[in-house]
Amino acid sequence: MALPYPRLVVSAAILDSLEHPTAMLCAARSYPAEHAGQYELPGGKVDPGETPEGALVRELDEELSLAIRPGAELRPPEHLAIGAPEPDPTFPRDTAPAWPAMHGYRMRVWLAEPADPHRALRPGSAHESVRWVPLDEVEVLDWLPADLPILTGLRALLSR
Ligand SMILES: Nc1nc2c([nH]c(=O)n2[C@H]2C[C@H](O)[C@@H](COP(=O)(O)OP(=O)(O)OP(=O)(O)O)O2)c(=O)[nH]1
Repeated sequence: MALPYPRLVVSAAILDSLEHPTAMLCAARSYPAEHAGQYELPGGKVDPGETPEGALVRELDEELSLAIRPGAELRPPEHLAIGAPEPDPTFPRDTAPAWPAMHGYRMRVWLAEPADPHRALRPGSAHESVRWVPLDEVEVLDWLPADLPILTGLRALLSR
């Protein structure tokens, strides 16, 4: 059954260190064809019954075999924000405003760092490349268009 509001996607801006960030984990999608090779924040759709934070942990494990320590949520500015839906027990804790994402989705974004900084990256089939990129080079990459305001927000947050 169609939801009365856009489905929630969750993703992470994964930094080498939350305390002293110098690089971000940048992942290029392998599908769909029209977006293959474009960078995104790793994550995915929240399934019924999952909390947003639980879905983020699952998606990062599925896509990158990566365990994270989550940091602060990167909230959208008011003029871009899509408000949280009415409480719905099928999607618990979906209670904060979100960024607009492609295909009519809305997306919540958390800062994060790898739980084990020494663990090798193990990208799965969702990404054609995953690599650490110095922070001042991140915005030079070819990102999904919907992510550009998020990167602006991230830069502002990290330069504070
Ligand atoms: N993961 C992710 N999705 C994004 C970003 N920006 C953006 O517009 N999206 C859109 C693309 C997709 O339409 C949707 C999320 O799709 P997805 O393909 O990552 O979700 P998923 O892992 O659950 O994938 P699937 O199993 O349904 O294929 O959100 C982003 O930075 N990260």
